[in-house]
Amino acid sequence: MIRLHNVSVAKNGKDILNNINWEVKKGEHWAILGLNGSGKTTLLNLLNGYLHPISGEVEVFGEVFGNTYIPDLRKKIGFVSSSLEAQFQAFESVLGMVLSGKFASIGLWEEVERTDVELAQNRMKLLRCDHLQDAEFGVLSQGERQRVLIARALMAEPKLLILDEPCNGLDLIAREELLKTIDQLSKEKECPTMVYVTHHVEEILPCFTHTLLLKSGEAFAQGHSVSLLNEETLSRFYERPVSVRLEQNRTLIALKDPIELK
Ligand SMILES: Nc1ncnc2c1ncn2[C@@H]1O[C@H](COP(=O)(O)OP(=O)(O)OP(=O)(O)O)[C@@H](O)[C@H]1O
Repeated sequence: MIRLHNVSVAKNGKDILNNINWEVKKGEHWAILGLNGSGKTTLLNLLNGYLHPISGEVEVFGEVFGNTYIPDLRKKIGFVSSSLEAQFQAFESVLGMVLSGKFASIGLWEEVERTDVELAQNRMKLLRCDHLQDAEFGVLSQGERQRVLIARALMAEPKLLILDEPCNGLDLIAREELLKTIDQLSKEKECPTMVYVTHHVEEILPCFTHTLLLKSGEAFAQGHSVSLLNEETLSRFYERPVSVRLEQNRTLIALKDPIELK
């Protein structure tokens, strides 16, 4: 699904990603865990073809960037990020928003068929937001918006679904409800390969079979989440001792010592 080979990115004289090697195979779902400024957004922009590496090779769905027509490839990538929310019209209906995902348009300008509406309703049901179909997008809570945006991304039947910090701004219950919905989505037969980007270890659900730890623009560690998210690796990752415990098959961490302000 994705292959990055020795990929480096620099902007305005700053090295942002250094020599990244990363491969996502069909049937895997990945979490990308990184601190602020570690290069997560830059990595996503590479996958969407909005950025180009200064060296190395980016391959998505077997197509090597540089030899492929990126707009066609982008149609097969569902991208959900709160950074995109500002583009949408607050007064647009949820149903219209979800339907427009089929055409990757902002606003619904195309003729829709009954089968499109049925697919949209099916997607909204999957994301547990079908009761909101007549509401205006602008009045929704943050948790509801994320559900609608994921349902919208699924309208184009993408092969890859990128979820960029979907739990940002959610309270504990809204976060757990969204995570549970994502977990259920992962069990659907037609679920695309998911890449879930986060700052928080506890959001890495068991369905995210693999994790990439991104640190200062480098792939610090990667592999099966179960073996990777241990005390030793995470203490090195955060450069301070952390304690790790498992709860409901999810990794919870805490700093062992009080933080020292620099
Ligand atoms: N165009 C640019 N010119 C110079 N530096 C940049 C540019 N874009 C990003 N950076 C720097 O590269 C680093 C990585 O940025 P990026 O936005 O990819 O990190 P991130 O992991 O997504 O951060 P956050 O979690 O805070 O959103 C940051 O230090 C950022 O300041």
